[in-house]
Amino acid sequence: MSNQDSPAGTGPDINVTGLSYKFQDGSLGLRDISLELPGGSRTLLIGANGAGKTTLLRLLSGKRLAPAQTIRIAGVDPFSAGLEGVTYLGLEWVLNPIVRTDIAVPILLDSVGGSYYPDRRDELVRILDIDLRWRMHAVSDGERRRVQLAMGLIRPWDILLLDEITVDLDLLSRSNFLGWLRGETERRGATIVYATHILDNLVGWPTHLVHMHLGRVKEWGAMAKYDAETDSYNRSGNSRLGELVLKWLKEDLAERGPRNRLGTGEDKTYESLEGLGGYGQETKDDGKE
Ligand SMILES: Nc1ncnc2c1ncn2[C@@H]1O[C@H](COP(=O)(O)OP(=O)(O)OP(=O)(O)O)[C@@H](O)[C@H]1O
Repeated sequence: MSNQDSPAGTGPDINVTGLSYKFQDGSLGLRDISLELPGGSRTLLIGANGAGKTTLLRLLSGKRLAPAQTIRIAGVDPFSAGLEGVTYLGLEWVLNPIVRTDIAVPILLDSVGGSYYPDRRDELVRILDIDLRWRMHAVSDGERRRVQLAMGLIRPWDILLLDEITVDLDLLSRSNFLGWLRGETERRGATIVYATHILDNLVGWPTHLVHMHLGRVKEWGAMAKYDAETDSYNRSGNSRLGELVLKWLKEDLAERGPRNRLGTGEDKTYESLEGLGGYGQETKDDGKE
């Protein structure tokens, strides 16, 4: 699957139908999730810590086995097809120890295809303000993160699944980076799902919102659905998007109660899976790292 020259709106769509997932220890990861995210969309995945965002992204990326027929990316099951154009950037990738060794930036960028995609490499170096003379054992966390982002994004992708990894970026770098991502969706019709807690610079960026809570999608839709609601917020210095998300998280907390009540029988996370039909279950060997 390659979508490099597609105009916006014709990129791969993401379809999730009745997706449930159980971890190896028997606890419920995801429950009955359905979504339709069109090609060329930029989706923000919103939810409190532990809501299930990473679990969903890993299943979408094909790194975990989902039940048959529950996930379709451009009409194809990502786990069995091992899709070429899907890039997932999450914690495992960030923790790769190579980027802490005494190694030069150009070598790292070449090791991930930089010389095959020199235009993209040079563009990312410029957008992320990377100094090619840096040695990776002697850079700051944010500088290292910028090199890692460039490494992860050089190879053209049709779908980008981004699990919050921009935390170390300064405001300007993050703003430039988000602008570049928007360009990728507009120029090439690429599709992005971005799980984040940081809403700086994101006003006007998402085309869709997905709100997760306790392994479920509580609500989702195109931004137009939330326009009226976000228009009514503008107090307290938060963006209107920030106000909406804050409201969601407060409601979620009120609904769930404090975490130290978990396991008392009131906890919705451990609801019975009976009646769910088929659900994916984590096994020792269903993960692809
Ligand atoms: N391998 C696992 N086995 C059992 N439970 C797990 C496993 N991985 C995650 N969980 C639990 O599943 C829930 C969802 O985790 P997940 O990492 O998807 O949340 P998240 O929304 O990405 O959170 P955060 O915002 O903190 O990154 C959490 O309660 C977590 O403790």
